[in-house]
Amino acid sequence: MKVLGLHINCEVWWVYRKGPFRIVAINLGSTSTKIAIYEDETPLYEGVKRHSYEELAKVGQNINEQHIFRYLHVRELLTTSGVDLSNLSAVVARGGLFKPVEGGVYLVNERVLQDAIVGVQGNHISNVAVLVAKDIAERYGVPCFFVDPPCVDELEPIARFSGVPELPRTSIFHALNLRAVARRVAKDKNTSVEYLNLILAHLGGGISVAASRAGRFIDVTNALEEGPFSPERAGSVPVLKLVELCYSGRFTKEEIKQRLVGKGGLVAYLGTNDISEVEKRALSGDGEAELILKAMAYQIAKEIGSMSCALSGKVDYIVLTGGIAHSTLVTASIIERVQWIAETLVYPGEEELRALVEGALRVLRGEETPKLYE
Ligand SMILES: Nc1ncnc2c1ncn2[C@@H]1O[C@H](COP(=O)(O)OP(=O)(O)OP(=O)(O)O)[C@@H](O)[C@H]1O
Ligand SMILES: CCCC(=O)O
Repeated sequence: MKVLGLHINCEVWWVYRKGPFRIVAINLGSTSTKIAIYEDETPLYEGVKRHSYEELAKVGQNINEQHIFRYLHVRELLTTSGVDLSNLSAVVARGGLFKPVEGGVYLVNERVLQDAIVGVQGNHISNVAVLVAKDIAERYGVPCFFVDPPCVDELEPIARFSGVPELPRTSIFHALNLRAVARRVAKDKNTSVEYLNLILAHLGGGISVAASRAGRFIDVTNALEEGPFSPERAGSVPVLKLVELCYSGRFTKEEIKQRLVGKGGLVAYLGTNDISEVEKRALSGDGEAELILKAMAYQIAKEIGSMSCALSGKVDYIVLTGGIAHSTLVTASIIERVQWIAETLVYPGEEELRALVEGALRVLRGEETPKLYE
C-alpha cells in the first residue's frame, strides 16, 4: 500500500496509510552496488554487484558516468530479484557528502540532488546513490529518502578547532552504520541510546571513530582526513611533510588526493585492501604485514583513547563494527590497549541496508517526521 506525501510551503505533510510497506534500499560503495528489497522488516531480496578495479577505471569517477553505470546495475539487480514492485512504498539510499546536517531521515528534494552533483563536501560514491534512488522512485511514483548520511554533523563547538582558522574540523563518518549499531547495543543492553555514552569504531575500507553522548555524535574522526590509517585511507599524516610532497613536483593534486583517500593506508604499504589476505600473510610469518596490521590497530586504539577524553572518561561501552571487526587479530590487538577504558563489544560487519529500511519505515509509519534538506 502506498504512502502519500504532499510538499506544501517547504513542509512535508504526510497522509499515513497502513502497511505492509515495500521498500527498495540502495547502498553504493566504492567497489560495490548493493540493494535490498524489504516488506516491512522482512528482507525479500538482497543483491550485490562487485566492480573490479579495471571495470571502474573504464567508467571513470565522473558523477554523470557513475550515475548511468550504477543506475543500470541497480536496474539489473531489481530485475534479477523477481520481486513485484508495482506496490512499492518508497526508495531509500545512503546519503552523500552534502552540507553538514543533523542525523535522521531526509526527503530527497531538488536541493539534495543539486548538492549531490556539485559535491559540496567532496565527491563520494554515496552522492551518486541519491541520484539513482530518485530515478527509481520517480519511475514508481513513490517518495525517496536518505538516512544518516556521512555528512551528519553533531560536533560540539569545542571539537571544531584544528589550530588553523581556515581549516576547521568537519564531521564525515560512517553515521548510518554507527547509529544503527548504537541502537542495537542499547536494545541488547535493555536501555535506550539516550542513556548511553559510547565510543564506536567503524572499521571498513575507511575507518571512523565516534564519541556518542546520549545519542549525539559529539566528536568523530573524519574518515577521509583524520585518525587511523585504514585499508584505503591514509588518515592523519605529518602535515609539514605533506606540504613538502605537494610542492615536490612529483605529484598532481589528484594524485596526492588519491594517495590520501583511495590508495593510502594498507594499499600503500602492502598493495591490498583485503584484511583477510594481510592476516594470512602475517600468520604465515610475513613480519612486515604483521607489523602494519598491528600499527593500524594501534592507531585505532589511540583514537578510542582520544574519544574517551571527549566523553570525560564516562564511557559505558566501546563498540567495534564494520568488515574488519571480523578479524580477531585486529580486534584483540585493539582490545588489549583499550580495556582499561570500558568493556568492548564487537558487532562485525555492517547492516546499512537494514538501517536504511528501518529509517524509511519509521517515516512511513508516522513514528518520525522526515527532515527537509535546506
Ligand atoms: N571476514 C573477514 N575477515 C577479515 N576482514 C574482513 C572480513 N570481511 C571483510 N573484511 C575486511 O573489511 C574491509 C571492508 O569492510 P566493509 O565491508 O565494512 O567496508 P566497505 O563497505 O567496503 O567500506 P566502508 O565501510 O568504508 O564504506 C576490507 O578491508 C575487508 O578485507
Ligand atoms: C563515511 C565515508 C567515509 C569513507 O569513505 O571512508
